[in-house]
Amino acid sequence: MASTDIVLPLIDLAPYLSPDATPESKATVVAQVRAAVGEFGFFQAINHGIPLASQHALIEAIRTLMKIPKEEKLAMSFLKNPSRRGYEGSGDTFRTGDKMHDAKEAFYIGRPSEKVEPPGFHGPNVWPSPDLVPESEFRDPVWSYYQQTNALGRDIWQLLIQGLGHPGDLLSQFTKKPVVMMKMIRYPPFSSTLPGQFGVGAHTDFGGVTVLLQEAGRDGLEVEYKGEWIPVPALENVMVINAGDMIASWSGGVYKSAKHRVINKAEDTERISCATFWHGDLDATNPFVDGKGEGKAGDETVADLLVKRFRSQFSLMRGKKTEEVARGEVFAH
Ligand SMILES: O=C(O)CCC(=O)C(=O)O
Ligand SMILES: [Fe+2]
Repeated sequence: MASTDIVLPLIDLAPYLSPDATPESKATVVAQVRAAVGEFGFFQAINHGIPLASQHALIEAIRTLMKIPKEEKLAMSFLKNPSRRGYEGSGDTFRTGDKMHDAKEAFYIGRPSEKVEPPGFHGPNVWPSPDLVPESEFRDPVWSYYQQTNALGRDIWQLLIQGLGHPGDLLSQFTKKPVVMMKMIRYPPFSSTLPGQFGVGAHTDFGGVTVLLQEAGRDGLEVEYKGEWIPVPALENVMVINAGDMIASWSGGVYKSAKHRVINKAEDTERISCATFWHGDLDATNPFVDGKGEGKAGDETVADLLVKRFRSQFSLMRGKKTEEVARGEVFAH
């Protein structure tokens, strides 16, 4: 059951981001973020720097893409793409332990690189052909939002780093070429989901900072807090921020990675959202160790953590054999 009395903290980022921010006003935001992510793993943010027009254009772009014929979407399937970009159909991913596959469909882009780089987190993006969807209706608004959400993810990382008592520019140590994947999601109306099916089943995010845009008025996200599910209202111009497992582990548990899930309860209305997962360099290891922070030393890199997580939780695709999964050929966010 969802609890209605507890709400996620709402943090105003202006005293940190605005040009006239002072060291004192910045320190206040650092403390607010540390308290929120330490307690809930999540917070809501206003004055985050992503223009409202860009958010609206992104939502429209996702809606437009999802309306193209199914065969055209499947032709861009992320299952065929070596760096996991493109279209994920409803039922393409399944979390171990879930009763049913997710109802959602999604489209992924990431940091573009000319060639696919092993183990397959960097590579070229997939875009619909302009005859199908003009660039002005998908590629352009999506790319510009991607850049803005990248900047916000960087700011949040810096806030979290400072919350651990380090200078924000420690970030540059592990973000020369960070993995930043963006997942644009459509949840079908409740009337077209199966009984007991979730839009996205309960999970934690596995990596770094997640920046989430929900289409205003289309509620559905719930966050676990002390054994209860707290609904997170989908508010206009409010971003939802959360920390993934890697941050929880790197911070030695100072920050939480909270379980969350999505149920689109609207009978006849779809729900659009967009999550940006801002991880770090593939070869980076915990930057907070060696007497510099609370985390534990370990040889695991960002790439190790990502591969492990994809295999254990998100990677059992319908029709894919376990051996293929074990070889790490099937990755998804
Ligand atoms: O769509 C949402 O509100 C949340 C999506 C999510 O949790 C995810 O994709 O990891
Ligand atoms: Fe998530």
